[in-house]
Amino acid sequence: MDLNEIKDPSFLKELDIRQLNQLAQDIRYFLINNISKTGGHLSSNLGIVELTIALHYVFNSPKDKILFDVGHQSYVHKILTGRANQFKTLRKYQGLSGFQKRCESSHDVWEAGHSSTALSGAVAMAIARDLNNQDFSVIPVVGDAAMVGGESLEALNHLGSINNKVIIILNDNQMAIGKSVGGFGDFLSSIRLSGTYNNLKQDYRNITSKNKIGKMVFNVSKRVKDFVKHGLIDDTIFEDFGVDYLGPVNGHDLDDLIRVLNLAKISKTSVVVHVVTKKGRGYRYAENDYAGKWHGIAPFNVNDGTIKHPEPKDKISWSKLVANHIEKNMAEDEDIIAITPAMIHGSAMDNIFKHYPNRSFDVGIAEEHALTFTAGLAVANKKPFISIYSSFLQRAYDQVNHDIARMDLGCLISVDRCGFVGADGPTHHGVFDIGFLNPLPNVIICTPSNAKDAKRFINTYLVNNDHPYILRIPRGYIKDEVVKCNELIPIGKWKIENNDNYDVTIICYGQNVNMIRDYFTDKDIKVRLVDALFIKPMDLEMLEQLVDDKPLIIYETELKINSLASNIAYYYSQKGILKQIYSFGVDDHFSVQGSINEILKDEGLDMESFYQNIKEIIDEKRKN
Ligand SMILES: Cc1ncc(C[n+]2csc(CCOP(=O)(O)OP(=O)(O)O)c2C)c(N)n1
Ligand SMILES: CC(=O)[C@@H](O)[C@H](O)COP(=O)(O)O
Ligand SMILES: [Mg+2]
Repeated sequence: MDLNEIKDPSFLKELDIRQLNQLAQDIRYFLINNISKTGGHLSSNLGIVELTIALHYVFNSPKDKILFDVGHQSYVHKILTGRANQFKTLRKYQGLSGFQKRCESSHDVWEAGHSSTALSGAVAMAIARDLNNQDFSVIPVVGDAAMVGGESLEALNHLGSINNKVIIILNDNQMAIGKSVGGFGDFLSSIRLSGTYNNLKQDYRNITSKNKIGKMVFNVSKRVKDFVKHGLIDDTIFEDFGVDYLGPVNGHDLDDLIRVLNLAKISKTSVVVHVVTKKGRGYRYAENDYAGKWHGIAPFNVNDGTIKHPEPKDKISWSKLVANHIEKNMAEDEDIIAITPAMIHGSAMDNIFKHYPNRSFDVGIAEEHALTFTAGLAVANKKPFISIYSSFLQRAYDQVNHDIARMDLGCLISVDRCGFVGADGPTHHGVFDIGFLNPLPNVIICTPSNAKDAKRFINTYLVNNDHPYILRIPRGYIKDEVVKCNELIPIGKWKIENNDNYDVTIICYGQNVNMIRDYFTDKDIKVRLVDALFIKPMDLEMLEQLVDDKPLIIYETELKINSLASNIAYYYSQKGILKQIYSFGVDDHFSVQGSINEILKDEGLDMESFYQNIKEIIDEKRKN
């Protein structure tokens, strides 16, 4: 069928199983073709096609509330709720979001981007529903990896102690971005392998078969488990929490899915429906992709699975640069331990895990644990290196503060995806970490502009191991000119270029140093450029030297509040130095999705706008 004609999911109710299966095929074809052009979260969506169809078949969205955890797997839901015709704009500037987005549709009742929040939202909605005497179902759809994110378990624990019904769909594909890790995965595997599925299949059919007047035979006053004969079901972890369990059900069998969801719908109590799916199903390159390459994929050629715009040949990703340097040092220093909260591939740590399996730990989607685990290793005289995305570090702020900075522990926290990340948008931009890390005592924060400084910073940590070292790197590429580097870096020292003949001073850090240097090379405005690679401690000596009668401009692609600019202004004010500062950065709002250039433009931080602004500042100053 033409998916662009879908207005809302009500049409599904008229379809029979054969037609629903045909629809599933059409959706898979649509997803593969569209995502091959735009890029996006392919694998998770291919795996959830039948489940999403069944959910919209059995329930009545938006009256019934379907919440997708993370939301990266909500593309099928978007198609069924009338947004297929917007897929050309998926994850683009002003286009369709890659996650559920409340402003896009009344069917999107929840928003996320970060994992393990849907259950908390669902429990709250169920309680509010019952307080209001309303009648609808609340259905969080949670992945097997997101289910063990701490917040999910906190919400499950809460749910077990109340009488407000939630239908939890556990989408078990045995994968996070790569392979799922941890004891919970083993527990799910043991259920899958137990043979219960086949026995339950008959139970479901018996229970949900209709009587002569077409009513469900299931007695709604009873709990689901009283109707399921076969099973070990009683001893699932969910039952221990006080929530019923149904499953496992084959997540690609629409007939079974519909029966089980109907059962969950009429159950009196909260229930976990355990649905077994295959990530990447239907596209051979994405199936069995245990490294996670196809989880979030750039535009690709459908026929051979090759990426359309591969990485630049003369550059290396910042993540890889850092991971390679750590790996090299791991060969010589047995105390180095590498940690990631579920982001091996994105953090380019694949080789570290391959070559040092005993000294590398993927702790799952568990940012809080990951940081306190880092603290524990430091206390045990190891040299922990943790790589974590800036926006996911927001989850573990207390751990950096209370467990690491307060004890002044030696560790290296590589904060990846700093600044704008592009298509993932507001949930993922790394624009807040300076604001929240800078106030912490004892931390050293460095945002290098080049590969050599990044390596020198890592080396300094490995040699001194005396404080929390925070290395900030962006999503992007850099030239790795000095492959071998054993040098150390002087902590808190900035660098200055063109100190003699200039119209303005620009202070910036990270890859913006290179962008600004390149842009102004042939411009009529002569720039004295300061590479403020240390956000903390700042180079106070240099800061005092920078004061003259020329405009002092600070350019950041981070939030202006609690920024380097505000720290500099505060320092000058404390010193009684009267100097106007022109601060360019992200205003007090969440930045949009799009290409980096589009986002810069949207923020007024693109080089053309920046240049015009500086021209106006210079003209204004000349007038006075
Ligand atoms: C707090 C947080 N940490 C990490 C991520 C990155 N991330 C996005 S999806 C994902 C894997 C989710 O696995 P699962 O919940 O099983 O869903 P699946 O993709 O397998 O359907 C991860 C680690 C995130 N979005 N949020
Ligand atoms: C949904 C999610 O959180 C991740 O899949 C994220 O999109 C990865 O981003 P990168 O592509 O920057 O690794
Ligand atoms: Mg999964």
